[in-house]
Amino acid sequence: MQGGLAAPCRARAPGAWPSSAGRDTGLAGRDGAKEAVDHGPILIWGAGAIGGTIGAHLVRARHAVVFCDVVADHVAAIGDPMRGLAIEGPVSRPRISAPAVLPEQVKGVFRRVFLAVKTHDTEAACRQLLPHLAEDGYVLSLQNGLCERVIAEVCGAQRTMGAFVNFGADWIEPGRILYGNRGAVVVGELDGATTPRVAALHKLLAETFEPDAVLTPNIWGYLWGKLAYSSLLYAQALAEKGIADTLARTELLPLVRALCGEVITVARAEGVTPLGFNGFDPNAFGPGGTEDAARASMAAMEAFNRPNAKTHSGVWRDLWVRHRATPADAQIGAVPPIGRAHGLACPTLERLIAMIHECERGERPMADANLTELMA
Ligand SMILES: NC(=O)C1=CN([C@@H]2O[C@H](COP(=O)(O)OP(=O)(O)OC[C@H]3O[C@@H](n4cnc5c(N)ncnc54)[C@H](OP(=O)(O)O)[C@@H]3O)[C@@H](O)[C@H]2O)C=CC1
Ligand SMILES: CC(C)(CO)C(=O)C(=O)O
Repeated sequence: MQGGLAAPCRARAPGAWPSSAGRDTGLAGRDGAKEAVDHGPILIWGAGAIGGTIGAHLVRARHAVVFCDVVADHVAAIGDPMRGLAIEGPVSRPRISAPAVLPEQVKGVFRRVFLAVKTHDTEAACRQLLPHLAEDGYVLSLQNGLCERVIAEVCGAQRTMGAFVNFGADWIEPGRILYGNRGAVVVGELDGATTPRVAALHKLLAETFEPDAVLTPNIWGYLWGKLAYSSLLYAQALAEKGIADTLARTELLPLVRALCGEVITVARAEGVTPLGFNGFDPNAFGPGGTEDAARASMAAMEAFNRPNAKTHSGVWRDLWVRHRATPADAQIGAVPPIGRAHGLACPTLERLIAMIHECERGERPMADANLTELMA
């Protein structure tokens, strides 16, 4: 039942926050004992679709969580036991309440900060959270794009933890989030090491949120794979049809090959081996990829997306539902400059980004024909 707001699950030991939050100094850091990595509340920075969904599952499993977001009414809802945060949809539906604050209200230091702001908000959020990050703590990037690079610049590489997420969620209104479908959840240290803290994090996510969560020695491979897949999500954002229906347009195969191929080629030039997930096969695209393999991957991506309650990409929602700027420049826009440094051009990706900006400025309407034009 959607009701029952009177009794949402409450975060463990709320009274301990903020006075004792994360104040377990003297414990070992990245390579330290397991006890060290598990202790203290988790600070979720950005409590929207992704941060809110994962945070609610952590609270449901009785972990101590503090939510931080800039949307005042969302913060008020989460922190109010009579309102709470409701996760909706076909996967699981925790209703929780937990301490929730605006960025300027955060107190204390935390050893685990889960960052889930949009890609283009990463640097600003990191500067805000930095005073609250323990010397031996880390920031986990639950984001699309190469945000780990930005976090490492601001917080230091030792205090940055990589993640790749491909489950689908939409922020609906203050206190309500749709968890539309399960998808890949992967964590890994930036240098591929299997440290106690990443092992503990993996166990935590597998036990509380996604049983099939993966611990990888190649987080960059997943992040670059998602960048290639994201180029298709940006293409979908130009169109009326949703993700599955757009991937079903087999006449778009040359466009899909061009977009994914450009990203995968740049990834390989960077020395990264892109990895696959949820129907996306990086080996089908870029150097050596065949038309048959690309067609098979397109069909597999369509099959993965077909039953999902989240039907359109987050970028599509930014453009046509929330009427706000997309993270295009910070996300897929990061690829062409890296390509140029290797002497590689990304013409299709650059045309796609330009079309997204036309939509942002109101100069281009949503239309399936936009993709035919992009392919020409
Ligand atoms: N939604 C999805 O299905 C998926 C999303 N991702 C990625 O996950 C990341 C998070 O996306 P998503 O959860 O969808 O985004 P949402 O917009 O739903 O949530 C982000 C939240 O962070 C808030 N915020 C912005 N700036 C700050 C700040 N400085 N401090 C605290 N909070 C802030 C936002 O407020 P405001 O809205 O006012 O900006 C918003 O409430 C993105 O990188 C996205 O690409 C990855 C896979 C799937
Ligand atoms: C569609 C999804 C969930 C990937 O499957 C996504 O990453 C997005 O909306 O940005």
